[in-house]
Amino acid sequence: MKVDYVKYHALGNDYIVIDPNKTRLNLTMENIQLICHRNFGIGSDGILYGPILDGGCIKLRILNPDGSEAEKSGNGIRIFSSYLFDQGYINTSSFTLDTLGGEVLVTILDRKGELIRVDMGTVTFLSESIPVAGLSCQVIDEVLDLEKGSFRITCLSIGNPHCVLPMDIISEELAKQWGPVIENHPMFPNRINVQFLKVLDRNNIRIEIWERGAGYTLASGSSSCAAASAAYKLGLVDNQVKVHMPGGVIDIDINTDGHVHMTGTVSSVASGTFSDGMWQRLE
Ligand SMILES: N[C@H](CCC[C@H](N)C(=O)O)C(=O)O
Repeated sequence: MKVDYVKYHALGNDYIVIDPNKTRLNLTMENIQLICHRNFGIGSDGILYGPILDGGCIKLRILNPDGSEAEKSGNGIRIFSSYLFDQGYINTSSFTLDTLGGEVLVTILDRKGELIRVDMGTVTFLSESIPVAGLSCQVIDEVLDLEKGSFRITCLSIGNPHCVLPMDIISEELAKQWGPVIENHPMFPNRINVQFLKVLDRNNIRIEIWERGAGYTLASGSSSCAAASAAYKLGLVDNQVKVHMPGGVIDIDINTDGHVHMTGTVSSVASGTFSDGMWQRLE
């Protein structure tokens, strides 16, 4: 049977893998939105398009459900690595992937390709690198004044941009109320991913996530890296942190060289083909 796509999830953050070596699809904004739509399409938190084999490099493109392209996705990288393993594209347990947000080093830790560790690179708090508009500064424990509320924020990039808000009480409702306001705030020229952070102890944090271009999600790998890195920068946690999310737990460890390592699971869901009618709607 011809396979047009393969669906996976990582702690409930689900992605559809479309392989250009097997499926010819115009990656237009409309097609991405249709495929990701939970009623009119397959439904997912995004599309992973690859492997784009360029010389010795394996490139991956990461598309959000709104059609925007992300520089990096932690869960997406783990899922894509599991796909490469499942499809026999790789014959080693460690390999590098090229994303818009830089190169990452992947290590498959188990025989089924379902437990994966990624060196996600280093983070920067520098405003112009995130980006955050205004005078050049390290965006650490700053005040964000909104029309109906004021928050303390720490912003960073790990390839994609993140705004972390340490709070005593966090909830799905809080993320859904303030996430979109902060995501689209004019101080973030490229928009931003938002994490509401509750520190449980020096080795455990909990986050609620509002993703740029995707909305509320049950888990996020880059958000886990960002929230743990912000908490570590603020002196609230040690360098090994379990990040608890509605979909599950990701292990983060921040090396002395500043590299952030993320370890988490991946689950395959299904593979499938688009109907003739769907192909007609996909321009
Ligand atoms: N929406 C994110 C990309 C996906 C991040 C998340 N799913 C992860 O696992 O890191 C962005 O626009 O930067």
